[in-house]
Amino acid sequence: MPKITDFEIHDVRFPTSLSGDGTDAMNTECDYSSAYVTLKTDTDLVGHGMTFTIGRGNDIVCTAVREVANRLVGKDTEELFSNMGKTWDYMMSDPQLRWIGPEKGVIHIASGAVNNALWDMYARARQKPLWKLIVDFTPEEFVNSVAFRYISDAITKEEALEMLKQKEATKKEREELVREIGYPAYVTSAGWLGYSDEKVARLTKEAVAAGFNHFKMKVGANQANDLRRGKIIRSIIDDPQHLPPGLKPRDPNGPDLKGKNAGPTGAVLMIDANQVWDVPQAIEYVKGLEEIKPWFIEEPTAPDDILGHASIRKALKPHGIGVATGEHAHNRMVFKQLLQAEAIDVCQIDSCRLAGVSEVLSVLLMAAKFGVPVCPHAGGVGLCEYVIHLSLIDYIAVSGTMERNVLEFVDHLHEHFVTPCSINSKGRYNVPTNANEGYSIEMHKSSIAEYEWPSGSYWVSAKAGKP
Ligand SMILES: C[C@H](O)[C@@H](O)[C@@H](O)[C@H](O)C(=O)O
Ligand SMILES: [Mg+2]
Repeated sequence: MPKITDFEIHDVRFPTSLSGDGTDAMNTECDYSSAYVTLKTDTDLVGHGMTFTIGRGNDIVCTAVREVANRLVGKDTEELFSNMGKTWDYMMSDPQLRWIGPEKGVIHIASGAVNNALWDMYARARQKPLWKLIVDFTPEEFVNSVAFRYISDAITKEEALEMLKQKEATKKEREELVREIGYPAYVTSAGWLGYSDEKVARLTKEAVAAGFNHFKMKVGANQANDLRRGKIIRSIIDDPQHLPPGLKPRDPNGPDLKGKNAGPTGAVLMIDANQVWDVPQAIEYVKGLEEIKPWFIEEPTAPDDILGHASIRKALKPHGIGVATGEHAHNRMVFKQLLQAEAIDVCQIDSCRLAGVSEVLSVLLMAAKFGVPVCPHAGGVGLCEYVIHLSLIDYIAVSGTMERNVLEFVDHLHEHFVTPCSINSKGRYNVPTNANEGYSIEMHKSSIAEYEWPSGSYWVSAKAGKP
């Protein structure tokens, strides 16, 4: 049986700050980066994983990844796979590393990279894409893979088992349907804050023509600008002339759009403030954007402020605007409390801020129990590749619905992955089907050689002033 013998780590950074990609009210200059790890064994079996940062500090995460990955060296892979929940507990409980978390910050996202690499290896070992490995689990195997510590006041193993059993009989038909029609998506990359109005308008038109009907725009730096840009986007997405040929406007009162503030063509706009406001300021500012009819405001305030989110949600409810958060929610306990405090309408798990698949599964179970739709955070580099797997697990095995969900998509950097995600002609994610793609996060060796920081060919020429 294969044993983990070694690992390789790469600090890979892409110069997205040059084009304003990824910019928002808080993050004004992002070089999308990956702390990338490959776990190796004494056979051909490998596992790839990464976590995401926006540039400086990626080296610090790589150092932490080394420490976490070290704990797996010498371990028998089948023994680790046989109980991934136990393996996750083991990974989190280094008697000294724990002090520099616990379960938050650099050490936690580094644990995410390594846990994801191990899940990638597990899926490759079984010759299935990751989502398929997990949806084929029995309910017992599923609960054994979950991080349950500290959440039993919100969901017990027994309750989770019962919920999963109820979904068992209909898993197959959901899998068939989503393979055929794809998983609903929304687009963020038309509305970055650093883009000009003309660029936003052009990209929005392109996104409508590509079949998307949910769009996210960045807000929070200047209310008058937000309103102007919001109206530009609304004028495009609400105008039937921009719909792709053959596509009819959707019923804004249909079950999948009901309550989402859909416009006349059935298009939905979401807004994202990336944590810029205090609580009262968030409420006032967002009320001022009511005219552009957002479905939700994302990250209105500090990501750890659970009760603050609850107050904002309560105040905005009469205005028909919901609250979403999660891309900076650093562990399952934050999600537990957001759900318990009725602070969110939409749960935005992050595939590698949480410490990997095992912790994500625990949040999927809690969100399903509380009846809150999961719309994962994606974008960055590699996140779209990851999250389609998580949404498929949610739909097929956990919540059983994709009616109100939309999965984030940004059109950046997919070319660096061996099995990139893709979108079909109806603006939905295709289902990954390659038996050897694991968690779809393997990066091309040539991309690593070019963008490794600071020694990759791109950065060497950039330093010499000639990229
Ligand atoms: C810095 C990043 O691009 C963020 O702006 C991005 O993750 C964003 O919050 C999102 O929701 O996609
Ligand atoms: Mg966001």
